[in-house]
Amino acid sequence: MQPTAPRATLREFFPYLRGHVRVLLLVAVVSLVSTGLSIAQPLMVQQLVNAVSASRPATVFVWFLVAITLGGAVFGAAQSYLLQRTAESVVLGVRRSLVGQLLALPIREFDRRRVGDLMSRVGSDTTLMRSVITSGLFEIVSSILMFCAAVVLMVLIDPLLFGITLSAVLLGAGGVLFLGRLIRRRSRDVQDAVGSMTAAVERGLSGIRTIKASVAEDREAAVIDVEASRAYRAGIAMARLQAAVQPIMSICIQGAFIVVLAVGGIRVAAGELRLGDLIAFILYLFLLVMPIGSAMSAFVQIQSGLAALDRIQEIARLDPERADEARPFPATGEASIREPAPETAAALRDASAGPFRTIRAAGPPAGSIELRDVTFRYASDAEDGGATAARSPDGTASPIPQGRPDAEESPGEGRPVLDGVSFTVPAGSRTALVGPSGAGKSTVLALLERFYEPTGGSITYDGTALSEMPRSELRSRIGLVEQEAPVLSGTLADNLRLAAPDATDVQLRRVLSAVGLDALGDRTADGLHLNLGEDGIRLSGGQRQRLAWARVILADRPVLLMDEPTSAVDSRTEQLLQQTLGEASRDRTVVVVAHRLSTVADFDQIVVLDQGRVTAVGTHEELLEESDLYRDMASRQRLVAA
Ligand SMILES: Nc1ncnc2c1ncn2[C@@H]1O[C@H](COP(=O)(O)OP(=O)(O)OP(=O)(O)O)[C@@H](O)[C@H]1O
Repeated sequence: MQPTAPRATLREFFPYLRGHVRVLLLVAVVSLVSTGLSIAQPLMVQQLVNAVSASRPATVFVWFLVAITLGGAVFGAAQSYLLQRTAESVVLGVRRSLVGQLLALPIREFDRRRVGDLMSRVGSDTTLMRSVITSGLFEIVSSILMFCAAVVLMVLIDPLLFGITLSAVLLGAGGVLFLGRLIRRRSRDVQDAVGSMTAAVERGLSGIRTIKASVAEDREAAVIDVEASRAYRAGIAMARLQAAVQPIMSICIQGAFIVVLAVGGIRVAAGELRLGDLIAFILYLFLLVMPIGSAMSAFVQIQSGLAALDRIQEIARLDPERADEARPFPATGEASIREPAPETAAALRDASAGPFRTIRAAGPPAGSIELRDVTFRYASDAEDGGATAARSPDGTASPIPQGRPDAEESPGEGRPVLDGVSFTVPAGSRTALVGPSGAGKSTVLALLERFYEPTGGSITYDGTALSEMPRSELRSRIGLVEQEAPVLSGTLADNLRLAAPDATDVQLRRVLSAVGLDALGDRTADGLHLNLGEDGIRLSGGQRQRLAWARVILADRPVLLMDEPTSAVDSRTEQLLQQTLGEASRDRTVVVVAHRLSTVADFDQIVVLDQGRVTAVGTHEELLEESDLYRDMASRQRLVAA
């Protein structure tokens, strides 16, 4: 998919083995012993045959042979187990750091990449790396050892027969090395294709209701089929190459066998070679062939593993959000008032407090926000370097859309989503953002959370530029209720404790009651452990929204950002939530994106956004006087006479 991506080399693989050096050394010793025992076997046979031919006692050689065979088996098993265990630990390490990196990536990376493809990097690519260790690296090392020992002993037994063998091996190895480069390229194609297919399946399954409701199952299956066929074709191309590796080597080796047998037989008949020596030579030829076979398959495994490493490192090389964290956020007076010490926080969250923790320490409330001439534009695919452009087999763009589907409202190249936006949210105030769909309201909230950085202008929090605050610091001061009110798969308690991991069951039940969800916690014997299903599928739209409220209430942050937080609830619940919000805003800064103006008519100020610009700021009454757009919206909602 990205032919220009730097190609990983074996050397880049070694850092992953750090931390496993001891066990790998042990594996090396065990494989040395096991290789040594395999090499000693033909020698014993040679001694046995020559002793029997010369009518000498041979029993001791028989016992040695039995001991060598059993010892070889035991050491072989130990080597295999230790290797598998090490490989599993390496994969665990890679998966951990990959998952850590994925979660640390900036939101813009998720806008441009497909979740399914990222998932396949954590799953199947790391599994391919595993085989580099189990059947790759060590197979090659022990094969080389075995090969060298066999070569030395074959030269010692008969240099002429060895010369014949060597010519055949060199011929085969040349052919295989040539194929290796192609295998590496094809393997990358296979993994990219599997990534695209996983992304297509993920899209289909995550939107299964929409797809069924649109009677689009067949079309969606066809989309997945395009990707599956691409994976099939890439797999077949790879299989073709892999299939060619084995015959090339076998033709050369079989040729060597026949010639060695013929020439060796003639030399034994002529009395130039003993029978035991010819048998030992042939056994060594077997020992030579076996490692060549394993080295060839290890070579293929390593090529696939390196292609997987390419894909893993592509993600590892991205700049995580934390990488560009600035100096620690200065603890201003207000901020420290609003952010109590953990023990105070725990005390404040006890059962006697209201649903929102009441942090009303002396001093003014914190959380004033100021946007000054803020401009913002989402990165286009072209700026992303085409990372989103999935390719179908013929190289054309995949039918899977990569970004937001609402092309109709898309700002288009060059036009900013926010254009010179300036307004101030005083600490402890309630501010509403209103305006037509696509005006940029949610984008303002995304900038306040630092999901994206403004392309121009500045935003400050309590006088400190957001760009100078570590994101985690900033986010730990903000509670966000998102427009879609996402629910994570898992239990009710899991979802509630996301931002307040130490909250007790009593506190969970209290916030559920504050948002009118107490029935949910009591609905089944599972109570708070009620499983909400994949992406919270077992909740209604309104319940999802109330759960999002419950989450921010528990998190208890000085600033609340809410994106259409009551759009999915009935009027009774809306009243309850408004009451909760009223209580919350007594000592919090609240910014709410709203379509229904009635829900924000009593707010301290309302900012009217239109096509990325602030067209008016004022109270409901002021705006009815001053803003045509606001008056128009109000009259459409029957808040004033048309
Ligand atoms: N992640 C994104 N990538 C590219 N464009 C985006 C992205 N998110 C939003 N946009 C575009 O930015 C513009 C503003 O979107 P935003 O969601 O901020 O509007 P809004 O005022 O909140 O709309 P609504 O009221 O419908 O929620 C829209 O044209 C939208 O298509």
